[in-house]
Amino acid sequence: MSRPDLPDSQVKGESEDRIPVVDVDVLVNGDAAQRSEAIRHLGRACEEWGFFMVINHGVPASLQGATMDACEEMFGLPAEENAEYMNPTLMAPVSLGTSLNSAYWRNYVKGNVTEYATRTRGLMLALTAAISESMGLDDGRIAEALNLEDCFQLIVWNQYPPAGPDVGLPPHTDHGLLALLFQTGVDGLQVQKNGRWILAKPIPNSYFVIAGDQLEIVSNGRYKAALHRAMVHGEQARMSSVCLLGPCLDTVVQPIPELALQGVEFRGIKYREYIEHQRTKTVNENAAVVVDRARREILARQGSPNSPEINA
Ligand SMILES: O=C(O)CCC(=O)C(=O)O
Ligand SMILES: [Fe+2]
Repeated sequence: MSRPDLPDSQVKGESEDRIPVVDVDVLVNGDAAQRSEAIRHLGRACEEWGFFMVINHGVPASLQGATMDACEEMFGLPAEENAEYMNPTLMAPVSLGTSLNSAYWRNYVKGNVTEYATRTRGLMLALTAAISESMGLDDGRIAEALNLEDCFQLIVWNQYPPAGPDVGLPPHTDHGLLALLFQTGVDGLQVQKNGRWILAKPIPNSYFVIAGDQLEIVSNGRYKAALHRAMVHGEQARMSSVCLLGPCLDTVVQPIPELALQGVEFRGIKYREYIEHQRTKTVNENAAVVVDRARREILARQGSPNSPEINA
């Protein structure tokens, strides 16, 4: 993992480019006029950023806190206990990876995590319905196209130790449809907009929502996956929790025909193959380029895997 190469002067604060905020309560419970305004706002956020915050999202703070505590506890386990979970396989139900300091961990906190997974999944499905509407489709159209009644969910906790020279996560897009990101006190997430890195500062009780590659494919490129990275400079450790939603691994993801009347931008690809391809690409300081190229290659079905590395 390498420190990304852009100088800090190119990192802008939110005051210069304000990250959109979407009120989920209005999206779900608002009257017709409120909803249609909120859906338009959501559509713009997806089109211009692929990244936004949600408030009034309905996931209880206590549940979030409990999962973060459990995660911190896991990172603090003695090495010999941690060793049991060391496993770079993405699909292992519980695994701890050191290369990106990320953990995929369920059993140890099963009660909390099960409930947390259910609540966050519900939130992402509600957002998916609203995103569908924002493209002029029926609210169930994306879910139908991706068979989301059975879906794939991944919960990742990242811990970044206090500032070493190489702490962070290189630029990447997430492979799923949507991801929710929640962080503890320390900032560090940056999102790229119009070629510039914007520091993502959360407002209280919000989640960041990150559009992933499958949303880009299914929307035929209308909504772009957000390029993001994490950079940690301070004295304090940073933790983030990422809940990612995708279709079942054997689902073939392709543009929704109604969105591709002017031409299809992407070929259909099994989600599992997409993940495998992304995971076999080297992640380094040029990861943005590598991942972007990987996406193009795979969509043209020309890619060939090279050196193995885990991606988020
Ligand atoms: O820690 C962060 O803020 C970024 C994490 C992330 O992008 C990921 O796990 O995919
Ligand atoms: Fe990510």
